[in-house]
Amino acid sequence: MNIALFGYGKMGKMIEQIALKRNHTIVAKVDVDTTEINYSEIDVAIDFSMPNAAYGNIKNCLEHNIPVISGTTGWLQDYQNAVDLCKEKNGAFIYASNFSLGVNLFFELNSYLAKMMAPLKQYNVSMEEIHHTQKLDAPSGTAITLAEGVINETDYTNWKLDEAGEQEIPITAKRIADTPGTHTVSYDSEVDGIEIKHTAHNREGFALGAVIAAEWIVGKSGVFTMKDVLNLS
Ligand SMILES: NC(=O)C1=CN([C@@H]2O[C@H](COP(=O)(O)OP(=O)(O)OC[C@H]3O[C@@H](n4cnc5c(N)ncnc54)[C@H](OP(=O)(O)O)[C@@H]3O)[C@@H](O)[C@H]2O)C=CC1
Ligand SMILES: O=C(O)C1=N[C@H](C(=O)O)C[C@H](O)C1
Repeated sequence: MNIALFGYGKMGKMIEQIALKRNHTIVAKVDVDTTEINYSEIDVAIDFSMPNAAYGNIKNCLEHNIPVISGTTGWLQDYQNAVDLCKEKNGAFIYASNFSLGVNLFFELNSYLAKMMAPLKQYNVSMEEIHHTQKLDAPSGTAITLAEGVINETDYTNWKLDEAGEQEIPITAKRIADTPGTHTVSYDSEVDGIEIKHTAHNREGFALGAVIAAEWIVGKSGVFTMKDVLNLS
């Protein structure tokens, strides 16, 4: 497959390594200074850029009928526009806050635990995410997906960074050098606590998941999630 990388930073470079190992060709490495893109040679685009750049990249690809995989976080105010454009163009698009297999299993575990905890009002839920110090957005996209998973199963209505009101899930975001991504979901009562935690040891899992999603989407049309790619429940 001919892959175009939108964003050639930490993730773009890791995706390139994995894509080459899986016999794909990188036909474009697009950054903010790129002036010309030959869309006719691209089979699929993978966007790991920046919050203020992601939607523009996705829009350009969909307008040129290129399937797009986006892992960029912090741009979700435009997510519905991307969905609408994809449908209008009969294109193909996946956004995932986290492409790793482990985190996608963790999302399922989070929903299952939330369902069990829903009637147990003596427990309060909270979340913590830890990432490297270059991260631009907080809370992480993964933490937001985890919070949405809890909200879907319980009486919680919203999430909030740091201090939260009643019915809101408090999320703490910590920035520590060289941390690829750690997420913890905690339920605490006066007498005990339950925690589930996912720790990324490096960025390979994110990158492999994005390449697998790119391989999966070519030839399809629609708006998909990693649940579709991984065939989870
Ligand atoms: N969904 C997932 O599984 C994961 C998501 N992420 C997310 O992916 C994104 C990228 O992460 P990461 O690689 O670590 O970040 P980096 O900062 O290392 O890389 C981002 C790259 O995007 C480039 N860029 C800036 N503007 C544009 C533009 N208009 N078009 C294309 N590229 C542009 C930057 O170039 P320059 O430096 O020159 O400005 C930089 O090279 C983040 O939003 C992060 O949260 C990260 C890991 C996993
Ligand atoms: O910026 C990162 O590095 C990561 N971002 C994603 C997020 O915001 O959840 C995924 C992963 O945790 C790494």
